[in-house]
Amino acid sequence: MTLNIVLVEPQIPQNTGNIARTCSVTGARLHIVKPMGFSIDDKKLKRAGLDYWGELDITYYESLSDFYTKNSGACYYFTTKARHNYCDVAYPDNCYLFFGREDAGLPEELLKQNPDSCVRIPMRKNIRSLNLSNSVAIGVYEALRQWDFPELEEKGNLARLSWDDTTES
Ligand SMILES: C[S@@+](CC[C@H](N)C(=O)[O-])C[C@H]1O[C@@H](n2cnc3c(N)ncnc32)[C@H](O)[C@@H]1O
Repeated sequence: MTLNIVLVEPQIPQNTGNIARTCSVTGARLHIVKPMGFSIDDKKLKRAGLDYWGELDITYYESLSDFYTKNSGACYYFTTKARHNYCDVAYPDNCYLFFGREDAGLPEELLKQNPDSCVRIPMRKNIRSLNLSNSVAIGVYEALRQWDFPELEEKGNLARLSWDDTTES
């Protein structure tokens, strides 16, 4: 099973670093649509992603049309302006989860063209939005949960870890 994350014009390097780490940990592919608000060798980007960059399957695109020319598959657009709950979608293999830039979200035109594929993560009323990297983590783990976490640690197999193995950072 393949999961794809598409970041459209990300602006904050720490968010992209966190997302790179989530993709690396889960095996999701990362697609980044330029322009970005930082350079690829930004120290803050690398620091947030720590040493996970080597494990990452990442592709850059010059524009959204460049992305659509090179990829095909079911696309879901994560936005606060959606009717559907992100958990009500049955995510198919090789689908693409799109996320927008931190200040402006996904392009309105894209959302208007794909109203049935727009999904939202529930929030309290009158709150603007979740953080981009948190939204990605929520979306990634919902798709993986539906697929029963393919190629990740098996459920019920966590007991194999001893406390000595579980040092986290
Ligand atoms: C900081 S938010 C952008 C906020 C922007 N003002 C907006 O209203 O779209 C960055 C991205 O995180 C995702 N996001 C944040 N909160 C979300 C929610 N409740 N449901 C779905 N996606 C969300 C979307 O992809 C959004 O484009």
